[in-house]
Amino acid sequence: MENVLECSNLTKRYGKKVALDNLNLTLPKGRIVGLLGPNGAGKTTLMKLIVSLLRDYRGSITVCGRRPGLDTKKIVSYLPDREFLYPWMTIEECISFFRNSFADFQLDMAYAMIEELGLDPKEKVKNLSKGMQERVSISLVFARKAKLYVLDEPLAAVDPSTRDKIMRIILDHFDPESSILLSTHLIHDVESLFTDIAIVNEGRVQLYGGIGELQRDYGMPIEEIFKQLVG
Ligand SMILES: Nc1ncnc2c1ncn2[C@@H]1O[C@H](COP(=O)(O)OP(=O)(O)OP(=O)(O)O)[C@@H](O)[C@H]1O
Repeated sequence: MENVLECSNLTKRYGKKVALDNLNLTLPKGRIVGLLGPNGAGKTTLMKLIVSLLRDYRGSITVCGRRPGLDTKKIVSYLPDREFLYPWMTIEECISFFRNSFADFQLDMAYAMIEELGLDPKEKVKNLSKGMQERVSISLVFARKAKLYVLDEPLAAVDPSTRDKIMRIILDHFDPESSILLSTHLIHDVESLFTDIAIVNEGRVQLYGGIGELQRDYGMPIEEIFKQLVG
């Protein structure tokens, strides 16, 4: 069975700084993986390489067997760690923009999520709070029927009840033919979403495993395992 993502001996340097150091990570389909790691561990760098925003690396990355590039942009849905909506657009203009940009975009699903998250499609992005913009971004990214969703800290700005709502939407709409890689520092709040955890530290995957398996092996919650490993 072809894996959704394979990173093998992946090394990325920024000048002399080694951000990723022979990192290995394999994601079969049907996984929702929490990418955890302290500040500067290399999470964003890894995600940017997967979505081909960064290109100069050693080792190999494949998404459904293909090297990141124009071809994989069609099957990877990416939410960056910064605002990525045009402020002058209304929500419905953002939806049209996504629809025109991605063949796999599901219009009905986007509108359903926008409604479920209590947003007015006629509202302009610049008039929305940070948490509201995050709701729009997540709706747009999940309205694509992608093979891999790469989400860089998507739940940082939303309030706890919206976070729960978004997590439910993700779980309800999750297609087991795809996988999700989601970075977060909110380990305790978000761990119920994950099937697996990857802990990155100093540019390597220090620990990877299924949630239940890790909790059983270590006999403690994921957040405690994380604290013990990364100090
Ligand atoms: N453009 C850049 N130029 C130079 N160094 C960089 C650049 N981007 C990241 N780095 C360095 O690479 C390392 C990994 O950074 P990265 O942003 O991938 O970490 P992260 O795990 O996403 O951190 P955080 O949790 O704080 O978002 C850090 O030491 C960082 O300083």
